[in-house]
Amino acid sequence: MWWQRSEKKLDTIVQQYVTDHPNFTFIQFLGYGSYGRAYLIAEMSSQKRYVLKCLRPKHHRHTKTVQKFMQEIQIMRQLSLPTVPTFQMTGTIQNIPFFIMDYVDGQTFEELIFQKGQKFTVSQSLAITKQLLEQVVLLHEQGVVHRDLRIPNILLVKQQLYIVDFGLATLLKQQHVSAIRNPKKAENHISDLYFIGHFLLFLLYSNYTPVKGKEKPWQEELALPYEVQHFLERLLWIGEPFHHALDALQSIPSPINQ
Ligand SMILES: Nc1ncnc2c1ncn2[C@@H]1O[C@H](COP(=O)(O)OP(=O)(O)OP(=O)(O)O)[C@@H](O)[C@H]1O
Repeated sequence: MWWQRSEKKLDTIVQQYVTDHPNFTFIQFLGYGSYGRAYLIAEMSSQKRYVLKCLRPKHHRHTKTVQKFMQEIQIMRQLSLPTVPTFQMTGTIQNIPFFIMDYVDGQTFEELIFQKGQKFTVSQSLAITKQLLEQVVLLHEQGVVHRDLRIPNILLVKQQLYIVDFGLATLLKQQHVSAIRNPKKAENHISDLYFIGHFLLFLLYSNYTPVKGKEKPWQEELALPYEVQHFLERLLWIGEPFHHALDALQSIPSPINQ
C-alpha cells in the first residue's frame, strides 16, 4: 500500500527533524493508532522524555481527520490535569501536523491484562475504577469528554492511573439523555461512563475462568454482588443512567472482600 511506504518515510522525516534540534534525540517509534503515529524523544540536557505524535500520512488530505487532530491538539493544550500528559508544543514537519507532550512511562491496562496476565479482584477493580472516575470528574470539570477510555488508553505508573489519546475527545455539551442514540458518541458524561463500564468489565473478567459450554451474559458469568452489578448496569446504560460523573463516583460500591 502506498501509505505504508509513506509511513516509513514519515519515520525518517521525524527522526531527521528531531536530530536537527541539537538538544533533542530520537529514541524510538512507540506505536500507532487509527489516526496518529507516536515517537519517543528525549531532551539531552534534562534527560526528560517526550512523545511526538503526528497525524498518519494516509489522513493528511482528509480534511475532517486533520480538523479532528487539530482539535486533539487544542484540547491537550487547554487541559491541566496531573494525570494527563502535559502538552509542550505543536508545529508541522513538511506540512504534517504534530504535537509534543510528556511521556508516561507506564503500562497500559491492555498490556497488564493480556501480556502480563495480571488479575484483578472485585475489590481491586472497584478501587481502580474509583481512581479513574476521580480523574474523569476533574476532566469533565475542565469541560472535556474523552470518549475513548479503553484499556489501551489508560496507563498505570506506580499505582497511579494516567489517561492518554484524546483523539476522539470533544468539548462537553449539555445533552438530554433522551436525545442520545449511541452512548459511545455522546458529547457528555454518558460516553465516558459507558467506556468506564467496559473498562471495569475487562478488569473483572481478568479474574474469570471460562467454563465449557455456551457463553452467557456477563451478569451470569461474573455472578457479582448485587450492588456491583447494579452499578455496572447504570454505567453501561442498561440501568438508570448517572446524572454526571460525580454521581457515579459517589455511587461506587464500597470495597468488597473478594
Ligand atoms: N503521552 C504518552 N506516553 C506514553 N505513551 C503514549 C503517549 N501517548 C501515546 N502513547 C502511545 O503511543 C501509541 C499511539 O498513540 P495514540 O494511542 O495516541 O494514537 P491514536 O492514533 O490516537 O490511537 P487510537 O487509534 O487508539 O485513537 C499508543 O501505543 C499509546 O499507548
